[in-house]
Amino acid sequence: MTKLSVNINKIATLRNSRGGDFPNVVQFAKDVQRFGAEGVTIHPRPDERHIRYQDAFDLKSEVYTEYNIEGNPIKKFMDMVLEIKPTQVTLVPDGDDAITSNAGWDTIKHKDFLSEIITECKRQNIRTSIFVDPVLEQIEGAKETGTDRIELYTEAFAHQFSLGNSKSIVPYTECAVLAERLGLGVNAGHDLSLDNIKFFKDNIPGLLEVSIGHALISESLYLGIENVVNMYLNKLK
Ligand SMILES: CC(=O)[C@@H](O)[C@H](O)COP(=O)(O)O
Ligand SMILES: NCC(=O)COP(=O)(O)O
Repeated sequence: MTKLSVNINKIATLRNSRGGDFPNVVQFAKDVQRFGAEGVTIHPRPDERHIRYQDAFDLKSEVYTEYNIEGNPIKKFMDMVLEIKPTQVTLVPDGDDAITSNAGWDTIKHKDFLSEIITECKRQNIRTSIFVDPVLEQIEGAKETGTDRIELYTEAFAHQFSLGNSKSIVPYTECAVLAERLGLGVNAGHDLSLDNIKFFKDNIPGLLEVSIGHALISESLYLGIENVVNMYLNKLK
């Protein structure tokens, strides 16, 4: 059984675009859980361009499924995570100016740094996951850090799959098999969508959780727009 964690960053993007509080990210998190989502993911960035640190605190009491906070473990981020104590923290090596996450950790080069952060999180009973590219050596390196899980960075798969190259799944399957053998849980995310999620899940043994935001919110717009336009037309009759 693979859990669906809905990433609500884009709801905050929409809210921030008008400076008010609509749509309300806490209400949205409550709603997706009511609709069956098994987790809520946020990825606050240092510039707070979408999810703000305050949102992370506001969500704490309302996320009764799995609360997954992703981000680069800079001091401000770690202080927040250790205070909130979410179900899971996913460590992502983002540059401050990255438009979105664009690479996994080098778990070999950053082994000591990651091990320290992970030890601290585990002391507070926070499950840890490390964002990684689908490279066998990086999975072995992740194991050395003491992390509970890895999150496979799926952008390359999603892009190639959209071009018809289903063989792009191979390194992901191999990494998942290795992770399971090493006793690491496997999560995945980035650009997963209604088009590619079934194929991905069917080819990844032991896939525990996917976090999906950009496509899920975009698909919701497309799948909901007809209904909403008609509701307006009815009110304007
Ligand atoms: C780690 C990952 O792939 C996602 O968290 C993604 O980076 C979402 O972040 P943005 O919503 O800022 O693109
Ligand atoms: N960890 C991946 C995530 O939370 C959502 O990524 P995306 O679906 O917005 O690309």
